[in-house]
Amino acid sequence: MLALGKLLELTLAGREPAQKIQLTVDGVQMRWLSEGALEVRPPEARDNGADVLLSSGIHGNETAPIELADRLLHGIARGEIKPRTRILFLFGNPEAICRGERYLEQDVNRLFNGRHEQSIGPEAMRAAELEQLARTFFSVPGRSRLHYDLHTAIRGSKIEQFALYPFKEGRQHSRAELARLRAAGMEAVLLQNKTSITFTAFTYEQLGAESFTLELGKARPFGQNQGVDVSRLETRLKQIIEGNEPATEGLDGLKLFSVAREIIKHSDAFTLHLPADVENFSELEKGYLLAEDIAKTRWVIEEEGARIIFPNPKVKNGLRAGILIVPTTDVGLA
Ligand SMILES: O=C(O)CCC(=O)N[C@@H](CCC(=O)O)C(=O)O
Ligand SMILES: [Zn+2]
Repeated sequence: MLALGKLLELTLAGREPAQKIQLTVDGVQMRWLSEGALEVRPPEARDNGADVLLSSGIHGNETAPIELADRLLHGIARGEIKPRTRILFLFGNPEAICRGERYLEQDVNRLFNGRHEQSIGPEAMRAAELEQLARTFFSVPGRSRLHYDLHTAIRGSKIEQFALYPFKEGRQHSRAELARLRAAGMEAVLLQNKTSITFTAFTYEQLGAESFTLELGKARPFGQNQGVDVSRLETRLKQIIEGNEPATEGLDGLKLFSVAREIIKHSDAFTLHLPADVENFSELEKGYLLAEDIAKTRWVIEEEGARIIFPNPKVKNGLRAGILIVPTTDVGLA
């Protein structure tokens, strides 16, 4: 296998490859760009005009997505996967991946769309670098742009695999992209209704990509991801990369949700009234007191069919400590 196929090994060892550009037997170019960043370019005659950004390890302890990206890279480097798309592989937070931690000082996925400029530290610098790498990759006009940012969640989930679809004023969510996600094994999609500071929000809002955060199961250490079944996503990703995706029809039972409210933690007095092991998508009754915070702030459930995802009282003040979601329909899709 070409040495650059071992991007993960290089990244974990903190090594820069001696040879930055390598060609597979089929003439696919692999180019090391920076720590944890590698671009794949098909020969011009095979290029189908699609650009695909696959990021993983934005949170260092979410290893199943990193292992998936590593397998795809190996397949390309061995000439077993024959790309027709350009691909940018990014391992988001190398130091946190080495330590098996979500982040070192700050959550990288809260530092995009300009937030890194108001901050200092390793993660702020990395977010700026990731934005620049994505901006350069998605700068070629006339090509389609797709970004999947692969994650696993802190807790178990009543709906195992789901996607979050960012929001931009005046831009409609795409039915075709949702059908593609369904075919890739996603069971639900959360349609965001306001702008955000995550990586996919950045590529969606500023770079015009179709962008999704994909949640694939529960976060576990390297080598312990047997319970995370990424087979459907992996198959679909290979098909996207090789330009031989079967046609997708309809949403086929895909559950759609919208955000009712984001629960923001304002102070150290924030208390979340949920068991520590509560699963994502747990339903909450109307009238339930979900959280309390400074100055007698109370979060009481008012919405019919409300569910909670990503409840986390340990986030820093000012950040999202959970999302209250409600079922929605496909009416607004393009
Ligand atoms: O399990 C959790 O609480 C967090 C899992 C995770 O990392 N989710 C992403 C979602 C990003 C988005 O909103 O698109 C995150 O919180 O960064
Ligand atoms: Zn994550």
